[in-house]
Amino acid sequence: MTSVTHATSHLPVHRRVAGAPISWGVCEVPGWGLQLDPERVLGEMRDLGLAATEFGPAGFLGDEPSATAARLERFDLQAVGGFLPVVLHDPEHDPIPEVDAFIDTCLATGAGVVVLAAATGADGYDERPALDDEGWATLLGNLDRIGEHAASRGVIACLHPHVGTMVETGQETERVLGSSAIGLCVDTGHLLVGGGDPVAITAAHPERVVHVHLKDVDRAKAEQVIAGELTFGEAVDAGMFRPLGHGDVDVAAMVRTLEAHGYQGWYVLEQDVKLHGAPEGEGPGSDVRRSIDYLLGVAPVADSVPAL
Ligand SMILES: O=C1C[C@@H](O)[C@H](O)[C@@H](O)C1=O
Repeated sequence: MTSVTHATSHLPVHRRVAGAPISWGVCEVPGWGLQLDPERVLGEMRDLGLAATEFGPAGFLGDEPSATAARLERFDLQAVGGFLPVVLHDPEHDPIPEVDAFIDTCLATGAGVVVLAAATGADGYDERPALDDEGWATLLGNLDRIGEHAASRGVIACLHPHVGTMVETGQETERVLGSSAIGLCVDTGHLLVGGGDPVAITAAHPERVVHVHLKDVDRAKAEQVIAGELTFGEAVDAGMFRPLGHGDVDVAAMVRTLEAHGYQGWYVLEQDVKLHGAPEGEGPGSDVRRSIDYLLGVAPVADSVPAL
């Protein structure tokens, strides 16, 4: 794996906690739900004490990299980078131009992470086609090409296994790790809903984890998705993703494992939600507050992390 240093190197966990617009229902999927105004989302992130944020869907923070940078600066939020669904399995499609445009925004804002998802080419995450051997070979080759290209421009690219994309399950994640040098974004929620074990995958490959999305999960609802009884979108609507500490992911073990292995990247609080109308009261920020409180309560204090 190509090496690029994290901007967060040597900072304690509480300075590496970031937000993401999806926790406010802001999503790249057309028709997902009410999309809140960026001024509200960023203002609430700042008021919650978050250090940084991911960008959210294309255009959410502005169309020009310089406008995005200025907006984040106004809210005193560092830029983490963000989620980039891109088709990686099609031999006729070159993903580098999309990645390059994204890296331009990273460089303009001081962000360091390109979080790739292996898009199917269709909208949404409710179904996906099976990938044949040629598709896998193209996807793996593209991951290595993008990883090296991103490093040459000074940022880290990683793959986010995600429900409804070409890399969803624990087995598919292992295939990527075994056959490409790309870094991994462990998303505790998506790996679990994909049938994988996020803590076990992290413990088996700690050196590959360069970015982390933390969400908790109601396992019973995840099992309904795995059994085909609920689509991903229906399960999100039904509250499958929970604030940290209120579901079935062992978030404390996850953070302990990462810190013990010297993880220096961001912990992005990401609870996928949908809004079906203007939020009442505190709105989605209240769940983000619960996640922050839980995370800071379980994060090991810098000097007391046991060596594994
Ligand atoms: O990392 C992510 C980015 C989101 O916008 C995406 O929709 C969500 O599912 C996710 O986990």
